[in-house]
Parts: sequence; C-alpha cells; structure tokens
Amino acid sequence: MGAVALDHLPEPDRLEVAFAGRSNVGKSSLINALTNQKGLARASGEPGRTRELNFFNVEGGDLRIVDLPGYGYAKAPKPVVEKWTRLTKAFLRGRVNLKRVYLLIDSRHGLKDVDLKIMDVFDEAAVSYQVVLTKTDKIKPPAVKRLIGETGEKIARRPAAFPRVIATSSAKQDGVDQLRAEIVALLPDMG
Ligand SMILES: Nc1nc2c(ncn2[C@@H]2O[C@H](COP(=O)(O)OP(=O)(O)OP(=O)(O)O)[C@@H](O)[C@H]2O)c(=O)[nH]1
Ligand SMILES: [Mg+2]
Repeated sequence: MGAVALDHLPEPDRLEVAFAGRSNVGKSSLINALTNQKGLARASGEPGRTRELNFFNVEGGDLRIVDLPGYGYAKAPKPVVEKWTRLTKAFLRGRVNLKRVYLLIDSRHGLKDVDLKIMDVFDEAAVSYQVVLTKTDKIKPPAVKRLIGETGEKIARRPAAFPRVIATSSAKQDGVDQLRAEIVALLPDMG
C-alpha cells in the first residue's frame, strides 16, 4: 500500500525497518532484491518517483519494510521537497515500532551534505540507523573497501549510527544475503 498522509499509516503492530536515501540511490531495487519480489517496490529509472511512504509486510507477518521517499532530488519543486521532508521526519520521530533505518548511499558518490543533514535528524530523534552502500558493482573492489573505511570513520562519532557499514549491489546480489540476515536478526524471536 502507499500511504500519503500520516493518518493513513498501517497500525504499528509489527517491527519495521525503513530504507532512506537520496532519490535514485537504489532503495526500491534493494528492497526488491531483499524480498525477491520483482517490481514490488516499484524500482524506477526516473528519480523522485517514489513520493509516498510504501509499506511491505514480509517474514510471515513479523516484519514490515518501509520504502521512504527519496530526498535531495534537485529537480523536484520546492514545496514537494518540503512536504516529503516534513512527512518523513514526522514518521521517523513518531513511529514506535521502527527498529532501524537503513540509510542508503550510492557508492559512486559517498556521503553528501544532504545525507549528513538526514543523519542529524536521525541522531536528534534517536532513530537507530545503519549506512548501506549501494551499486557497488559500479566501482572497483579496492574502491569499495576504501569507501567502507572512510564512511565508517565519518559516522564514528554519531550517536545513533550503527558503526558497521554494509556494501551492496542489487544488480549483482552482493551483500544482499548479509543485509537480509541482519534484518532477520533484529526480530525478537530470531536471536
Ligand atoms: N548498476 C546498478 N544499478 C542499480 C542498482 N540498484 C539500483 N540501480 C539503478 O538505479 C536506478 C534507481 O533505482 P531505484 O531502486 O528506483 O532507486 P530509488 O532509491 O528507489 O529511487 P527513488 O524511489 O526515485 O528515490 C535504477 O535505474 C536502477 O536500475 C545496483 O545495485 N547496481
Ligand atoms: Mg524508489
């Protein structure tokens, strides 16, 4: 389902993990890769397409995945950007069953100012988050290794950041099983 306003959210009746990141970073593709359901999260080649919060129930009803709207899409009109930001912030602050946000970062670009601003929001709201590099197939393996190290250093002193950085490629399925296992480990009866 797609929820357009915060009064139409699903009941907080199960744990949720959310996927956040700049427009076009690969959120929908990674959700598709994790859930093996092609087309489910509407991956698109058109930046800024997922404008609503989208919810997917997975793992036999114990977990819900939230596909957050992309931020930092330069071509979106300003009022639209502001609306996304307000909606997303309100969701992150108020969602009691939200276990973790995966903050997706394009391997080709690394952390941008807008990502740091979003991390500030998470840190201030004490929303636990973890950085996930996407599209690692687009850069060489040594560059991936270097980026993991650099990114880890940049987030080291952030209070709500999970220290380990995960590297993924939805296209090659790299890191997808690892990320899925980490998500499943967040569920109460899987520890
Ligand atoms: N090479 C490569 N391309 C990818 C990968 N993941 C996503 N893409 C491409 O990147 C583009 C954006 O992917 P989406 O999954 O739609 O990105 P998104 O973050 O959901 O985008 P918005 O919802 O618009 O914010 C698409 O053209 C994808 O095919 C990847 O692992 N490798
Ligand atoms: Mg999307």
